[in-house]
Amino acid sequence: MKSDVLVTLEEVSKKYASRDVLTDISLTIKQGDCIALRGSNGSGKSTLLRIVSGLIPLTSGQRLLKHSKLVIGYTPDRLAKLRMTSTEYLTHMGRICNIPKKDLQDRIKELHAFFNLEQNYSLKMINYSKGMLQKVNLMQATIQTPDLLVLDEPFSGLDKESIAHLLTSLKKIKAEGTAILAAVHDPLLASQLVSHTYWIREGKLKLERVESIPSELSVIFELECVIRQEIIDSLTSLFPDIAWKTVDNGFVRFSFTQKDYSAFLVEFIHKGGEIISLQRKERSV
Ligand SMILES: Nc1ncnc2c1ncn2[C@@H]1O[C@H](COP(=O)(O)OP(=O)(O)OP(=O)(O)O)[C@@H](O)[C@H]1O
Repeated sequence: MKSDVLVTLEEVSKKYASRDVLTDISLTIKQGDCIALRGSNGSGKSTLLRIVSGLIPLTSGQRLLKHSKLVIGYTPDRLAKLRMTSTEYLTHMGRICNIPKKDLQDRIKELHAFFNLEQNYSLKMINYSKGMLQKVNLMQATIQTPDLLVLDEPFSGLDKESIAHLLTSLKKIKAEGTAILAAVHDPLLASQLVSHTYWIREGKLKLERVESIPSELSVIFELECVIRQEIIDSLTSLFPDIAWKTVDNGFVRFSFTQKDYSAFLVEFIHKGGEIISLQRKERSV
């Protein structure tokens, strides 16, 4: 196995009883990959994610890991609304991973700050909103910094603002070196984050052809604004593909493509940036 390969599936098949769900699937996940998995309801996305995560057995084929200590974080499509606080739940999950007590307390604090969720010691998860639960779902999967994060429909049922915040969190996780494999119904995550997209159809895995993406890349947005330098620094560290310069009228101009559009604007406004103008320009490619 090459040094940057984390997980390999070789000709993996999965049957439930006598029913074939996945047939001869081969997949390589490398460091730095961000892969979207798409397919219709019941096509086998969750099954494949659980196989990659080592949660269910294969019917045939092989699953190979870079090494036996590889950390794979898994988020199911929904987390149960438990009668415990996020801190109690994460403490429980951290103990299962044998994290020492003090390190675990620090990590739980750090995760609440990272996902921008108040560490409330009395509010039980049964009273959480969908967005709050989804954050805790991601926290439990990242309680040990994962080499690979496997996400099952991370945006399902969330409102636009929660989606934008989660996208920002996922970009940060990706920037810290974690590979991501995510099942998604809508193409949002695909256009925002991923290096490639696979489809499951009739039990087979197929790589999406790259020709379907460029129409989005041909659109450029130019945002003229008033903004402080430290906010520019923080935004450009979150969105490394975004360019900026100070223009003749003294305003700052950001240029960005469709893939960064929603998450960048939410973050820009959240950090107190003031929009002077926003223009959409078509580029011929
Ligand atoms: N534990 C199980 N036992 C029997 N059949 C199962 C089991 N889990 C899933 N299946 C079946 O396998 C097929 C694939 O299910 P899976 O949940 O992997 O699909 P999916 O693509 O994630 O679907 P969705 O988009 O609706 O979440 C479905 O027909 C489902 O009914």
